[in-house]
Amino acid sequence: MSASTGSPVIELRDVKVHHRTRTGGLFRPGTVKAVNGVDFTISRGETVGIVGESGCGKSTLASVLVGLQAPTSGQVLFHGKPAIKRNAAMRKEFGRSVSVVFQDPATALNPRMTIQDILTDPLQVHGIGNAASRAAKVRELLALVGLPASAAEVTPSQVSGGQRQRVAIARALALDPDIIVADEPTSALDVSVRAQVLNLLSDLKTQLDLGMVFISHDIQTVRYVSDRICVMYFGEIVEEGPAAQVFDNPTNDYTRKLLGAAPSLLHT
Ligand SMILES: Nc1ncnc2c1ncn2[C@@H]1O[C@H](COP(=O)(O)OP(=O)(O)OP(=O)(O)O)[C@@H](O)[C@H]1O
Repeated sequence: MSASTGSPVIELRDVKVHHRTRTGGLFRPGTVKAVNGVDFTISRGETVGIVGESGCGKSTLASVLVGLQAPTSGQVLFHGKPAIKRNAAMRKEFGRSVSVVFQDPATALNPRMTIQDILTDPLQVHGIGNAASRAAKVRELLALVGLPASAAEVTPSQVSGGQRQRVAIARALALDPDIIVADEPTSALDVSVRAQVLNLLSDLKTQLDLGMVFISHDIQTVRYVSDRICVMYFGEIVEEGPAAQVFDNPTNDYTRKLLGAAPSLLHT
């Protein structure tokens, strides 16, 4: 696996996402610190794993990284410039550069659209190419994720769960992104196809020199694909380092607990 090569595509500085709630105590509102002071970078050519238990803030961090959620405080930099003030052109470039693969392809893909239309949609939205070049791009994307060209003609419900996630990955690649944020991309899949989808993501990262943020509650899965690992606990990154170092010589008690509790690879 390669180490980080270039300058960060996205950088988070002291990012906080706090939510006001009604459950802080008797008649008093409280605050949920979903993300609480996180520094983070992701560059092309590296896979950074984010691991932690349910509720530690992984998905909130993912939504900040892909621009779906603005932080309560802190900075999000895109190629070194504040993303928070981005204009329409920068917003479009951010949307092209950073894409996301969600946990459950059954809900992430429109069941009424053909796979051809699902993969063409981002190209149309971004005004890329004509009908012929888009059709060629769809064939290229399907080949990249190991699906036959004939898959273009069917809907997501007509293929298996693993194949659906391949379609979601193909859609995420449609605009030739720099970064893919994959939020629990194998958790909803049958155990028998998880390793295949993980290997696909790993191969694509190398082949396309992508940056990948890989989010999971399962430290074994994260280790399998990551160059660098960030361990999250109650909204904070409590340990960060090269995957082998975090795995073999964890310095944080919580990391040790996660490793101690980790069941066999890919079976959670
Ligand atoms: N809109 C919101 N309002 C209030 N609390 C929220 C909101 N969104 C998230 N939270 C809380 O923030 C914390 C972090 O949630 P988040 O979904 O980011 O965690 P997670 O690690 O991704 O968990 P999971 O793996 O279960 O999805 C949780 O305690 C969650 O209940």
